[in-house]
This record gives sequence, C-alpha cells and structure tokens, in this order.
Amino acid sequence: MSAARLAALRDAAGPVSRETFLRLEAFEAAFRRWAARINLAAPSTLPHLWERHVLDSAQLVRLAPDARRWLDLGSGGGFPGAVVALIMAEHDGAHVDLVESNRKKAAFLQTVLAELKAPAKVHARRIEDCSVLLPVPQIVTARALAPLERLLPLAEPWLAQGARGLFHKGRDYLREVEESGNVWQFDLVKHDAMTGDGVILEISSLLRRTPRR
Ligand SMILES: C[S@@+](CC[C@H](N)C(=O)[O-])C[C@H]1O[C@@H](n2cnc3c(N)ncnc32)[C@H](O)[C@@H]1O
Repeated sequence: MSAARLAALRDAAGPVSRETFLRLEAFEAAFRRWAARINLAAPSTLPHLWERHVLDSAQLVRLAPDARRWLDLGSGGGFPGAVVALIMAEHDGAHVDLVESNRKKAAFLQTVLAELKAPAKVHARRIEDCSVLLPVPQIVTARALAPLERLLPLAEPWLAQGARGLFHKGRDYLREVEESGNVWQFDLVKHDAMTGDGVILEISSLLRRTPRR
C-alpha cells in the first residue's frame, strides 16, 4: 500500500524523497484528526483524501519544478499550499506563504506545518490585506477559491509583477476565461489535471485592459 502511494506521489509531483512522503502521510493523519473537530474539507472527500487533495495539490510541483517561492491564496485545510510546502522542505531556501482568513483553519495550518518543519508561513488574514505584506513569489496558487473573474483581482498584486499563476479549475474553465477577457489580458497555458477531469490554468503576464473601478 505504502509503495503504491509513494509511486502515485512521484507520478504526480515528480521526484520526491521518502522523507517527503512520510511528511505528507503525517500531514494526512493530522488533517484527519483535526477534521473530526473543525470543518477542513467536504466530509464526502475524506475517504479519498490522498488522491482528491494531496495528489491533486502535489501535481503543481511537476509544473514548476524549479520554483522555490510560492504563495497560496485561500488555503483552507492546506490544498495546495501545505502540500507544496511539505514538498519544498527538500529544497534549501524554499518558502511558501499561505493566506487563509478562517482562524480555525489557519490555526490548524500553523500548528501542523510548524510540527512538520515545513518552510511556510501562514497568514490568518484576508487576501485583500496582503498585497503590500507579501513579496512577489514565483508561483501563485489558488484552488476552489473563486471564478477567474474574482480570482484575478485577488491575485493581481503578484501576477501583475511577474508571478505565474497555477490555478485548479473545473471543466467549464473556458467560460471563466471568456468572462474574464473583457477586463484582463494574460498568457494562458492549459494543463490537464492528473486527477479528476479538471485542468490547471497557468496564467502569466497579467494586465488589466480597463482601469480599476
Ligand atoms: C472552498 S475553500 C478551498 C480551500 C482549499 N484551497 C481547497 O482547495 O481545499 C476556500 C477557502 O478560501 C478562504 N477564503 C475565501 N476568501 C478569502 C479571502 N478573501 N481571504 C482569505 N481567505 C479566503 C475560505 O476561508 C476557505 O477556507
């Protein structure tokens, strides 16, 4: 079982050490303990936590294998930010900022990521209050946070300064891209997600077409 899980992790994320695998398994165990007391993820997804959340998050590392500075917006129970941070523990100088306004979820992330010595900082604040606080990373992530039309303004402070976005999206991503096209101009690469039937949208060179209202 363990060997199959490790193989699936490496399929998703690329080369990762056995220590990283053990850190992610420890995170999964802590997640299950805390999820019994606070709402960290939809209960229906818990039986498939490893595939639905851990591997779904880990696949981002394969798309940006050289990135060491990451920012995750609306991290919730840690997807994808905590998973990326636990993988980044393999790399000297790596750092992941996680922004989550829900205090209970942020407390979970702070506690568990500190215990597992992940190179991460959790910001228990609203994303809108973080633009001057957090430096421009190489990669901005957000999963299940908002449709592109509302997500791009949230990510603008970093994407407009050269960061690249890797955003999990569902099958109807084209409609979201079209709807955001009146206000935003950007370069887009679509990656098929390795879990489920969703996609990862890679967004760079973000520019506003129309002045901010
Ligand atoms: C649907 S959950 C998704 C969580 C996680 N990314 C995942 O995929 O499992 C969205 C999360 O974003 C947080 N959130 C929503 N708007 C936010 C904001 N403006 N600033 C910070 N966090 C926010 C919510 O508290 C919630 O935990």
